[in-house]
Amino acid sequence: MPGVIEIQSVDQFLTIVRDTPETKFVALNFHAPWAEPCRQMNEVFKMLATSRTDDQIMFLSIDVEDDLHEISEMFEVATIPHFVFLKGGSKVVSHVKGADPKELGAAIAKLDTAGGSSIPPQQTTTAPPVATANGQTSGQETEEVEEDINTRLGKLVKAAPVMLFMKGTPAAPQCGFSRQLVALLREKGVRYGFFNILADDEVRQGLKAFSDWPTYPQLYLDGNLVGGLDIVKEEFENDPGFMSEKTVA
Ligand SMILES: N[C@@H](CCC(=O)N[C@@H](CS)C(=O)NCC(=O)O)C(=O)O
Repeated sequence: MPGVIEIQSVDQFLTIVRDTPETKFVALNFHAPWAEPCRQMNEVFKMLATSRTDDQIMFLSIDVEDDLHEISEMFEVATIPHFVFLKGGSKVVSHVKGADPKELGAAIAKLDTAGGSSIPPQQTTTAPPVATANGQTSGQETEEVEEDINTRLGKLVKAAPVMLFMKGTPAAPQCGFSRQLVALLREKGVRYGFFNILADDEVRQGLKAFSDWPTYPQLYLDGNLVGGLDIVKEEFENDPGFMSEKTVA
């Protein structure tokens, strides 16, 4: 069995999905090297792929840090880990957001029972898109776990050592302030996780109250709010070594 295919380019991805027959499925694992929960889920994903004895599901691994932003944007991946399941390479069947091995296993099992003919209608899991949602035990897809928004935000701000809540994605910022902050972090070589608040209005509005900060972008360091663009600029001006321990070696 081929196991997991590491996607290296957008073209490679498009060729694979284009050539996937209507009766087969594709499982996409969006992950990043900086996110601890992805490490565990990458292993689970690999195990689910290699333990198969058939080729009914193709397992693709997509590192969001590589030049693959177009793929993340296609599937509105706002944070990771995030899994997307396709039928025939184009129809989105379901999403699993967050680091819940049970939920990932259940989603794959559901593809197996669908058997390529009676696929259930399009659905999105209610699990929050939290990179740190380790140990969540929603399991049943019908069991809608409505996590308290503050609990969710508390996890989200810690999803990576440096977390940027922005409008759009680093590859395609949707506001000048977010664009400037992305450019600044890139210039300084800071590694960061991001959350596109335009993809989730609950987070967009909730985080303003949670952190008592009315605008975006918002930058968090080890779960603590640093501030918006102006404050981050000031921090770098006052201390050129600001966040130096968070930079790429
Ligand atoms: N000077 C601010 C500018 C940020 C700003 O004004 N952002 C606005 C427009 S993008 C905003 O987020 N408004 C609230 C919203 O859109 O929810 C900073 O330093 O970050």
